[in-house]
Amino acid sequence: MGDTILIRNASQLVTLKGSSEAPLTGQGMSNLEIIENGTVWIKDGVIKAAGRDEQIMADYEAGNEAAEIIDARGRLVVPGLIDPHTHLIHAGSREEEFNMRLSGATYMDIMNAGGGIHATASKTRMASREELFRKAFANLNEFLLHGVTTVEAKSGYGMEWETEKKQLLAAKDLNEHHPIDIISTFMGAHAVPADYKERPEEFVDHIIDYMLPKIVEEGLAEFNDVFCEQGVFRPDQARRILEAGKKLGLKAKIHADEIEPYQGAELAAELGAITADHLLKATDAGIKRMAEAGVIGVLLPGTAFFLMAEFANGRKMIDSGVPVALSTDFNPGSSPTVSLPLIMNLACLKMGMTPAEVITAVTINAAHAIGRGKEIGSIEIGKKGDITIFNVPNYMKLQYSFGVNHTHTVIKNGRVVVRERKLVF
Ligand SMILES: N=CN[C@@H](CCC(=O)O)C(=O)O
Ligand SMILES: [Zn+2]
Repeated sequence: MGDTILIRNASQLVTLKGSSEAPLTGQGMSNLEIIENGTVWIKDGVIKAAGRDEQIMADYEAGNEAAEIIDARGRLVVPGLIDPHTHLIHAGSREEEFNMRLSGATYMDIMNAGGGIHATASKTRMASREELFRKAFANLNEFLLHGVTTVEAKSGYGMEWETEKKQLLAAKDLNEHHPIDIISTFMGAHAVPADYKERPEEFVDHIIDYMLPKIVEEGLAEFNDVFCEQGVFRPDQARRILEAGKKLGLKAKIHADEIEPYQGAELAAELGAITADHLLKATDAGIKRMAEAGVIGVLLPGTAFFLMAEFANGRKMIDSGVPVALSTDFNPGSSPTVSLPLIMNLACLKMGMTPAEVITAVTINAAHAIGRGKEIGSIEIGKKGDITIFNVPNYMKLQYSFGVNHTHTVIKNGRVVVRERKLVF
């Protein structure tokens, strides 16, 4: 054991070389760069070399240094998976709402009756920072066991300052104490809280005048997100909040066209948002505008599956030139899963994406969706030593053999954190 790791003789090593500058689009999403009998050399937490085993070993042996060898024969080696959209930090769960939905209630009916996001917010307001930390820590362990090494996490279960701050502080604690890197997003505009129900415009003002400046002053988040949806925040309100955030240096994300078409994709393009997420009901015009503006579409097929809704048209988006990323949307209401590999299967079977495009969507495009394209998402010299090894011989089998967790070994910042399916940090 030491500072040097060699992952040797992978049956397929997928590097995604050459994709750090900008997210991949169209045909580019299928350019994985696959090396057979591939080896990765990691030193001091960073990738030092990747290529065919004989070539890497010739360089390594010349240096005569000790290394931990990980045998990847018969296995698939990819960049550590990245989940660019989660509601990781929350209290409680909502299985009774699942039951109600199975009997015909809709997600929005439940939310409008004071349940849904409001129910999770009540519980999250009552939980301590430590309780939120402990629950999220356990969920992060599950993410890691599914091959995920970086997670974006949103606030949004407070919709008042103290709880929003508590969630974002818990995210900081997790970033320090858990091997997974956490990237934080402020989402005060997740729902209009009950005490502002009759005066939603005042809540928008409160976010703009009070919460956003404090988020920036206290360095609590990098991104700013709004749930733009009929009955939640209108496009003009979302625009005000996202523009105000941008002036303060917060990059814009938007929950767009999830339940109803609502000009969310168009708004994302107009604002130059880094991502527009969900997009189940995005219009053709909205998709076209996203492609022109280079907005990344973060697709969340777990949500369509769980809400029994029509899936986003991933195929059309890729064919139209939208860079696509994939995510779990992990949250207690619309997608209570940490399995990014399941999301990958759904993307193939329900959104018309190919296995190669899906690999791109959970690695380099997901990295760009959180502004980390230069640090993670591909196996290239100088990038973080974040690697996932799956117990399948090729990337197509990963997506074909569904409902099974094929994650075998995970390396984070050059340290083995999952070995033979067990946490070892
Ligand atoms: N749609 C808004 N937010 C989440 C769901 C949050 C919840 O139901 O708790 C989503 O992305 O699906
Ligand atoms: Zn979400």
